[in-house]
Amino acid sequence: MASQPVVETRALSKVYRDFWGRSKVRALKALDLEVNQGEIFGLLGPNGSGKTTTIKLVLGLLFPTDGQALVFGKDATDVTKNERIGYLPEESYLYKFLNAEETLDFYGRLFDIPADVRRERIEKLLKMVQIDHARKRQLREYSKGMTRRIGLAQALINDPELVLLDEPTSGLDPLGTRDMKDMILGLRDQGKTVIMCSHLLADVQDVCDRIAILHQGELKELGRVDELLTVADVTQIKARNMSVDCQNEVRSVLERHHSELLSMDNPTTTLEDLFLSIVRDSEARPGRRVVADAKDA
Ligand SMILES: Nc1ncnc2c1ncn2[C@@H]1O[C@H](COP(=O)(O)OP(=O)(O)OP(=O)(O)O)[C@@H](O)[C@H]1O
Repeated sequence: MASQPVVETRALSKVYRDFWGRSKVRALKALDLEVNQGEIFGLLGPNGSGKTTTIKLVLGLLFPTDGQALVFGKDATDVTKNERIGYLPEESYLYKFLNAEETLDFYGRLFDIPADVRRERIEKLLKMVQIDHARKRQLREYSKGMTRRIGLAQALINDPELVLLDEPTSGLDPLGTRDMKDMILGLRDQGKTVIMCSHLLADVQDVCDRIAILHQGELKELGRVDELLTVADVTQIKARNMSVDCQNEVRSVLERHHSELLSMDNPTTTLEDLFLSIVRDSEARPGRRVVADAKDA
């Protein structure tokens, strides 16, 4: 028997009303979704497409106008589910005058976590998000990247089974983005279920197993990232040390079989990989500089 989805929405709809109760915006229209245990699920869509509304409905922070959101098989408005959920909002709401350690301790207390478990978890999380060195600094001194890291640690203080991340990589530099993506993949390795929304499509592609694309509150696409992105009628071959003779032979074989050759060239790396390798190399060999070649100027 298939296990129960961690999150299920059934014809979930939300209409925001104005002060006088008049219907204002139909933010979500009959959304049907299932998110399964241990997957990283991405919610995509342009500004105003209903991603945050969906997350807030799943968290039980909003009431649906119609339909239902179920979390662990219970109605999303049932507060008993909260201790099994972690949430990283788009904007930080943490107290600026607490340091990292105090912040995590404060949220640990809200969940009634015993002192010894709290201490152990705080140590583990500060190491995991790599702000161990800044644990005594007040959050008002934190950079955007550090704020995102402590936000993630706070979302994990109750060791949740379901983690909701709103724009987890927004404002991060490429190194911070790579770390955040690795941490999200690490959560899946621990068996947690992750739902994230983001505008940064490359980040979504790198970490999500399945995605839903929303537009104007409607579900437009749903499926596995690898399947959605596979171009079924194109075959790609990569080979090392292909001589010109070999390339010509490949061309003639393709011609004989009436296949259309679309490209035969050398692949380029991504700017992310190039950037990361330069920064890592610079950390390993500090002080080394590139002298710009006249022809590159
Ligand atoms: N409290 C509110 N009152 C009225 N309308 C709202 C409210 N919150 C959101 N909306 C509207 O509902 C629609 C969906 O908003 P939502 O924040 O869910 O979109 P989003 O996909 O998360 O957008 P973004 O990418 O900009 O964060 C938008 O038209 C927005 O203006």
